[in-house]
Amino acid sequence: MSTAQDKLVEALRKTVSRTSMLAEGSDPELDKVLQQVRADVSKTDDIRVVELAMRTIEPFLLKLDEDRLSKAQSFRDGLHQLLNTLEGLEHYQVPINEKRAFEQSLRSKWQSSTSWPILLQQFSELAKLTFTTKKDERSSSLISRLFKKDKEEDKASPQVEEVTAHICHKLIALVRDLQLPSEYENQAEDIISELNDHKDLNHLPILLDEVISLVLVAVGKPQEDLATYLTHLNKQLASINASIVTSYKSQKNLTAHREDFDTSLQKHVEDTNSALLEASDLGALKSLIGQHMVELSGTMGRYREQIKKQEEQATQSITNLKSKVNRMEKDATNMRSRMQQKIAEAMTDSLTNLPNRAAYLETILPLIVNSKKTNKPLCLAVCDIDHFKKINDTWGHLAGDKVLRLVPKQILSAVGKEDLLFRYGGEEFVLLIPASTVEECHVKVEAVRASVEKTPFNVEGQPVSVTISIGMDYLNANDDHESIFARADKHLYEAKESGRNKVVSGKA
Ligand SMILES: Nc1nc2c(ncn2[C@@H]2O[C@H](COP(=O)(O)OP(=O)(O)OP(=O)(O)O)[C@@H](O)[C@H]2O)c(=O)[nH]1
Repeated sequence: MSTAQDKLVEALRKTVSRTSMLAEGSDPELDKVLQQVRADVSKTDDIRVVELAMRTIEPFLLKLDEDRLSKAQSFRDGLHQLLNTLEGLEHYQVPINEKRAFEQSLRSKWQSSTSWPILLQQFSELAKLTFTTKKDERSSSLISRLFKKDKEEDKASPQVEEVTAHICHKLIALVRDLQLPSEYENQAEDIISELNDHKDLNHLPILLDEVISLVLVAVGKPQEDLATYLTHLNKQLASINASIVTSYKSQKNLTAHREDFDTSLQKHVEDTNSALLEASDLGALKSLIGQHMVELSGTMGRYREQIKKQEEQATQSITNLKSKVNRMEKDATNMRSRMQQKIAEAMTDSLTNLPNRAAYLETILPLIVNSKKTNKPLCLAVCDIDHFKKINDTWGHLAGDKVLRLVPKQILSAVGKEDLLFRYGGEEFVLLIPASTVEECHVKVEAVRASVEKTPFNVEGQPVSVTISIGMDYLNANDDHESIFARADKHLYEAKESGRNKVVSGKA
């Protein structure tokens, strides 16, 4: 095989391997085929095997696309049903402008899984507004309806309970439908059991936030990017394929020219031979041979020209191919770093910029392994803002958000660089203090509590007292991440029960 062809096959082989790696993990049947395809193409330098591999992958990629579409359709239908349920509420009014905006977004964004979290967020906002908008209060101001609920609304009416249950039921179906990496399965189960416990309407926005972060993990931007990347890659593949076809054609031409040349050379030799036999004198012989030599050198010259032209074309086609492959490699690198960035985004809480609950799970598991291996203490502290609901109710949600951003800043100012803080959910933060002595941990956590207490928070120029309660405990030999968290959480409850703004610790 020529070098040009070797390179073409090598380029194709790489492309098929990479495409197959990117598509892996979507469907077990596809995974099997992809593994086989990779094994086949890695061994071969035969263009037909590579082409066959490309043809094998294609229908699976198309099916992947179809699956995505049908998932998006059921997601859209689910949101429509939820909206209908909201509208069916007897005492509550779905605000018309926000509803239209939501429907408009749903119409334009349902197909793109990247937008699902945004759509869920929008639905969550609409639900919040609906539950604070009684039908007979339609004339009161939007702001007062948004944040100031009266006592009566706080008590869930039977119908609200029914709707909450319906919404939770839908969300459970959505979570069950997500294709999550195995490390998120426990988190999904937690959310499902919280959704099953759906009694409190006020918890719905928090649960929705949790569902949204799971949706981000499962169908978020990395996959969307991946799809775009694969489409792009397919186009590049098609163009490489075209180059290969051209190169094959010139190869064939070259062979045809060589055959022509051979025949014509043969003919010249035969003609010269018979001229030699037929020639009657030296002068005639000389002129005959001279004539044949002129024809022969003309044929050779033309053949040399053709070879040169073909070589130039082959060099050009290799240069083009090289730049295509380089571009593909660059795309793959960009894609990798974009995916890493998206994963980082999915691990970050957008309000506080802290690592979120998903990141917490990723972090605590290796810390536990390390602490057990090195026999060094690991302290887990659950910090919860006291009477946070009152802050929201008195000053509004935006003020509540401001407090949620400030409190972790204070916590972080009282601990070291090696200590890790996560927003676990709502107004709850988890602090992980690795490899300190037990005494140091106590001092640090007490300093965290005191630091929040002494910080002068203010909203609209008014001082607001903000304190936190903390439950902490240490990893023991039999612990896993759930058992240590459960003990710390129990101590948090004790801290709340004994008057708040306290630290309650387990024994090391
Ligand atoms: N502003 C705002 N509020 C939130 C957010 N997440 C959760 N919340 C609210 O946090 C409040 C938590 O209230 P509760 O769990 O009753 O606890 P609490 O009022 O802090 O009382 P204690 O924990 O018993 O001291 C609820 O009203 C939630 O709506 C958020 O991102 N922003």
